[in-house]
Amino acid sequence: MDRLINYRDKINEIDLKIVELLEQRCELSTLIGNYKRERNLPVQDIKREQVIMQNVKDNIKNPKHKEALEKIFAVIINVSKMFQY
Ligand SMILES: C=C(O[C@@H]1C=C(C(=O)O)C=C[C@H]1O)C(=O)O
Repeated sequence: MDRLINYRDKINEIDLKIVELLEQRCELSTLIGNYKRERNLPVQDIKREQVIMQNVKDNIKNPKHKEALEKIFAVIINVSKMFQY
């Protein structure tokens, strides 16, 4: 039980960091959306998305996490684009 509480405490700490970082990412996506709107640029940039996904893959240390992290980042990018419409 001690171990479970300890693991969950660690997850709580990580979740707080994730929320903080995701909020920063959402804010930046909003700023990028404003920039694009001012210049009539499209929201979606497939090439940039491919670079991001490649960066993610290149930084995964444990191959068994690859599929999950790719799915998570696909969702992050898709939701991020909602801030630009
Ligand atoms: C944030 C941008 O806009 C869109 C969202 C992206 C993202 O959330 O990573 C990446 C590319 C674009 O499709 C961008 O162009 O950099």
